Amino acid sequence: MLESYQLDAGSAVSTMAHAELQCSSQPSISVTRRQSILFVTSEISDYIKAGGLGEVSAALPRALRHHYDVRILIPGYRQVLSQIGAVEEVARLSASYGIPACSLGRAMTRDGLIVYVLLCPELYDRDGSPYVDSFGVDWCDNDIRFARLGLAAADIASGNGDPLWRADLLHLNDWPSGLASAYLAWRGQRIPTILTIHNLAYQGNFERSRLSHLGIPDAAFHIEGVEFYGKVSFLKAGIYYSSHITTVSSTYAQEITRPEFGCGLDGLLRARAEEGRLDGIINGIDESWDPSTDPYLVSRFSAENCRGKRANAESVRRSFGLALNTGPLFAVVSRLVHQKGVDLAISAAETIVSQGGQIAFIGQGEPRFEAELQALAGRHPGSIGVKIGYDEGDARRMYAGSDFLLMPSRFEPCGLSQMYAQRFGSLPIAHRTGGLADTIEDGVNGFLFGEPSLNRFKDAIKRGLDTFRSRSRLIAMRRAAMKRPHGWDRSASRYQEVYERACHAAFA
Ligand SMILES: Nc1ncnc2c1ncn2[C@@H]1O[C@H](COP(=O)(O)OP(=O)(O)O[C@H]2O[C@H](CO)[C@@H](O)[C@H](O)[C@H]2O)[C@@H](O)[C@H]1O
Repeated sequence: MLESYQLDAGSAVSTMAHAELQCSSQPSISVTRRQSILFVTSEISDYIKAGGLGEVSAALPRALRHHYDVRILIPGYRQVLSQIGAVEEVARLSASYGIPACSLGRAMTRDGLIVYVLLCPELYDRDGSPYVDSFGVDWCDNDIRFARLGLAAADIASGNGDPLWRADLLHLNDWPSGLASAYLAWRGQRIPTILTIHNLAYQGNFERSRLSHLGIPDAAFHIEGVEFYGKVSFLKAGIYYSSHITTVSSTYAQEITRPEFGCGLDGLLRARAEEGRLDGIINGIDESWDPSTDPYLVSRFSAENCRGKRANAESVRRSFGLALNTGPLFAVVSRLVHQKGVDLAISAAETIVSQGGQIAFIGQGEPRFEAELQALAGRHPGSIGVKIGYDEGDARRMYAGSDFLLMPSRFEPCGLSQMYAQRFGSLPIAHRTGGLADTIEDGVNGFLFGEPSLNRFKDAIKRGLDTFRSRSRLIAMRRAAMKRPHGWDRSASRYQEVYERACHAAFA
């Protein structure tokens, strides 16, 4: 039976009343407090980021913190510990099966968000990204590294972490935290858990022989459990055992229930959708994405006065070795992987150049794409510029200076780049899929094409080039893109609704 904290409407915190979740399994008490959410993530852009998850992990808890006591849990990677400042050890978490013991540290971001850090040097004190070594190869102990994360989340939620705090609800993100809800279920603990899928294609699948090391009961190695085509799947565990699933756009929430986009999990996701336990909530972008204040820009501008775009375009041309002209400038800011349709952008490049356009590419990822891009730039000096690597300042100036952003992703759960581009007055040319379909209005604030083929992509590019030649139309579309609401407020309210529903379901 659900027993909730009683709300004291006259208390000093009554402004938070609307955020009170009916989800505590503890007895009624008369003290009003904000409900506590543990946001479990494998990256946060304050300290370490491999992609869009890092940005959402930094922004969403901040959008929710006015309503909840939100805290983050993250592995203590080398890059985190070198930047986070003072860490107070608050608990010792014991070893379990093949998962080593570790300490739980408590630290704070500069703006006061509490971050729990897993102090386990044998798992996290290394160079490289959260998931791969410096050669791009998966860490061979990723199963244990992220089982450690999931188990710690379950411990904190059940009151065995920080003695002064426990979580009323866990918000998990992607496969690295997927086991947390499973560990709770196997212990018989009914704590509401939300799993947000940022990308269904990354699933964390490991050999069956790892079961005992991960503390997974044999009985759970079943289609109704963690088993996925003969392997242990962390993502499937998260989907199967969590109270509620969200993903990062409405269109992607529908797409992943179909075999073409479901990555083998569409059956389970279809069942969750039919039970009313799968929702799509579009990401927002944070307030730093403002062309009138962004310190990375060479010149700042606004929807009302876009003249400053030109200086940013010049800066991009110089920095990418492009000829200084006034033709259309296209940008690609992307992880260089098949998902993002990099091959389509490479194939369309000559068409753009033949029409007087230029392209600046920045990205890193699969070596074959890196090599193809460098070869492409070599064939078109002055027209195509490529930087292999990751650079926040370059990316921001590219959004600010370009006229168009190419985003021919084959699938795109949400996509952040198209929203950054719109905010900075660059019109996205994108495949009508996932969050791209939900954030771009064709012919109004960007261009969409219906299938990820070169011909359809080239048609959309042609429409962009036609618009570029009609100054008034270009300016109107640019303005519409810049004014499109991109903030986190609406999405944060949707997460609040989902938290409420998950709590009711968990204790029904
Ligand atoms: N070389 C480079 N230099 C500088 N910046 C670079 C860069 N390469 C990429 N970026 C930046 O990295 C971010 C990528 O974010 P995305 O959301 O587009 O993709 P990602 O596929 O990683 O995220 C997954 O999770 C997010 C979050 O939910 C979903 O939006 C998305 O669809 C899903 O695939 C953007 O902010 C972009 O500007």
